[in-house]
Amino acid sequence: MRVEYDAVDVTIDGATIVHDVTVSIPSGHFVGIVGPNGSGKSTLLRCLYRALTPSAGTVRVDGVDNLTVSMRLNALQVAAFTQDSPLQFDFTAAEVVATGRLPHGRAFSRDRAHDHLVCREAMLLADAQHLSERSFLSLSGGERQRVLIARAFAQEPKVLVLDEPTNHLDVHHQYAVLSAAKKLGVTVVAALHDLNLAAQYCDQLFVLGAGRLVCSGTPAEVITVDVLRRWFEIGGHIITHPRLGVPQIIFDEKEYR
Ligand SMILES: Nc1ncnc2c1ncn2[C@@H]1O[C@H](COP(=O)(O)OP(=O)(O)OP(=O)(O)O)[C@@H](O)[C@H]1O
Repeated sequence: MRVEYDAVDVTIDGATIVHDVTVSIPSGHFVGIVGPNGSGKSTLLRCLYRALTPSAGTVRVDGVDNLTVSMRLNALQVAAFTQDSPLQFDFTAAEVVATGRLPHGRAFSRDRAHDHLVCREAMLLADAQHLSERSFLSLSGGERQRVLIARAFAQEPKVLVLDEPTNHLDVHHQYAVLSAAKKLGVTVVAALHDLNLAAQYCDQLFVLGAGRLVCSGTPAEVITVDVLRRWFEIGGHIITHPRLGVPQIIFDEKEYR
């Protein structure tokens, strides 16, 4: 499904955190929201999965203002993996993943065989199947993260929101999880700090600086020495990935001035 932000502002407690952001994401594209700490990436994503309401502007999913649809329909369309998924109850990993089926109206009932199959597939995709019977609270940070990503996969969304999906993961799982998300073939909107991973997976990158969209385009258009210096305050050398042909950065703080 297509995702559009149209002149979106977010103001919290009198402070405008996101200013006039307009972006259009074609159906099935994998896009990265990048930018320094506090630039507004999570805030922008929250407007898409309705954890926040813009103070101005509109977020549209498949052409429809997402505030005009029910929370349930929104959850059928949009699944989110976020950094703030507090789980107080001591569910097993499999039970946590099963909650991804709630918007479909059947977390643990009726068409159980189908739901089990979807959850199993989701756990396999996120390499979390072997954790099924483990208590969620006993899992390591990276294991929990993969279970929560599996839950988002189990939701069978048309739009997948990933807020820093790789931050607790080892290198193998960073690639595995992003590849799995790409394999779903749905629209993916991911906030990423790792610019090299972003360049490898994203069709388009949107750079936020102090809540404003300051640069956007393909990885080749966005990953430049000037953008690194100006918006990320770091120097670097840009090389080309030998197989993928996308830009990759060798960071070099001495090059920043
Ligand atoms: N509920 C809130 N109340 C007050 N300020 C907030 C709130 N939520 C976010 N902010 C502020 O808005 C700014 C953007 O926050 P946001 O979490 O969107 O940034 P981010 O780009 O995702 O950052 P990071 O890379 O550190 O995760 C920050 O300065 C943050 O402190």
